[in-house]
Amino acid sequence: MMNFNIAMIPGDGIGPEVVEQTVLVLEKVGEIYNHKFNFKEALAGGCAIDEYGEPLPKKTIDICKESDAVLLGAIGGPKWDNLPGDRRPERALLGLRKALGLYANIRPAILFDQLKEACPLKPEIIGDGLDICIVRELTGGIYFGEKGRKDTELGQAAFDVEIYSEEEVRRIAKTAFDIARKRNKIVTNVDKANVLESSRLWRSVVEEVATDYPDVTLNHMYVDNASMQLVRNPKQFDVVVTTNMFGDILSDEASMITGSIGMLPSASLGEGNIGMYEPVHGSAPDIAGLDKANPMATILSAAMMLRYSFGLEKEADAIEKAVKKVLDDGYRTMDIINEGKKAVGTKEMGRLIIEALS
Ligand SMILES: NC(=O)c1ccc[n+]([C@@H]2O[C@H](COP(=O)([O-])OP(=O)(O)OC[C@H]3O[C@@H](n4cnc5c(N)ncnc54)[C@H](O)[C@@H]3O)[C@@H](O)[C@H]2O)c1
Ligand SMILES: CC(C)[C@H](C(=O)O)[C@@H](O)C(=O)O
Ligand SMILES: [Mg+2]
Repeated sequence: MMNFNIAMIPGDGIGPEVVEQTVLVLEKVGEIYNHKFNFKEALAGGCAIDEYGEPLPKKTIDICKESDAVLLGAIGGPKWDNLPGDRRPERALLGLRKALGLYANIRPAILFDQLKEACPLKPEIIGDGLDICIVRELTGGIYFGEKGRKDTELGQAAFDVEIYSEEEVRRIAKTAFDIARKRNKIVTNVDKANVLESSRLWRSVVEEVATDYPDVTLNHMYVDNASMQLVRNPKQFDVVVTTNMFGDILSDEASMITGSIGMLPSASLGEGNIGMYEPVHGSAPDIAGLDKANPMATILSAAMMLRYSFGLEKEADAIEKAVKKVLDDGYRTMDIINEGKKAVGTKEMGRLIIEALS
């Protein structure tokens, strides 16, 4: 029997609802394949502010550092929206990513055959399917550059600095090229090198890294064009590598390729051995507590955890197969519902996936 320690951070809003189902799925996988997943719960985000007065208590970082992987739901919500920037719940996410050195955020936007009718793109654009992997830089750029406020003649001004060092770009570019090698061998670098100096450095380093990957084709695209091309002709993309903020925005856009943001999982990897796994969506305050959230993005994130952090390939496959089986059987949460399909809530969707596993 293999033992794995997982730090579990449900967070706020729908976070606890989707994490609850994911833990049940992992427990079932453990039962079937004879692994022991030990969950240690930790608070981060708004719930940590309420309990401890800070979004990311040291205890939470310690629990994560002592684990083999981190499973996170979502963080934030209107209750904490009026707090100053450095005390907001979202700080916890940035702090965790930094503390664990998670510079590479992998966001695979895959349209399952079963969900073609849930995707808003036309059938001729979808063709035989869509599969894009967004590789987002996660611990640098404008999220972490100098920020502040100052008085000017035009009133108060505020600034956030976009800054990247060569090494920060090099390592994320390598991640993207390594992933592309295992896929269709095309990397599209997305930047704004026609305007931003940080993008010019970014692009030159990506080009330098590309010379080590002669088997991989490198294309460059400005972010404004890329956001249009993602909808116009998504098939041209294989791996997209981009900065922290561009990646945040483009991945929400790409989530519609999967049918819904409730379907898009992510893995955050980096310097150390601890990976963090979370859905791309947020705490969805509009549906929190209503048993309406789609738990699949989080459940698919757990599959990524099994694959990347634990090397449990067949167990990860089993989760993905179970998700597809439930979709095949016509069950849908409300975000992916279509005529003729059976509407279910968060808990029922979790139960069906567990049933499909066994
Ligand atoms: N990783 C994270 O923890 C994370 C990510 C994004 C946003 N946030 C935070 O979440 C809060 C809400 O942000 P937002 O409203 O901009 O984005 P959101 O992703 O929470 O919600 C956007 C829309 O998508 C829907 N949605 C999201 N997840 C869904 C799911 N699993 N199933 C069905 N529908 C789903 C919501 O109902 C909403 O209509 C904010 O405080 C934001 O900062 C956190
Ligand atoms: C909540 C926020 C800090 C976060 C980000 O911008 O990275 C979220 O939007 C995400 O995509 O994980
Ligand atoms: Mg986001």
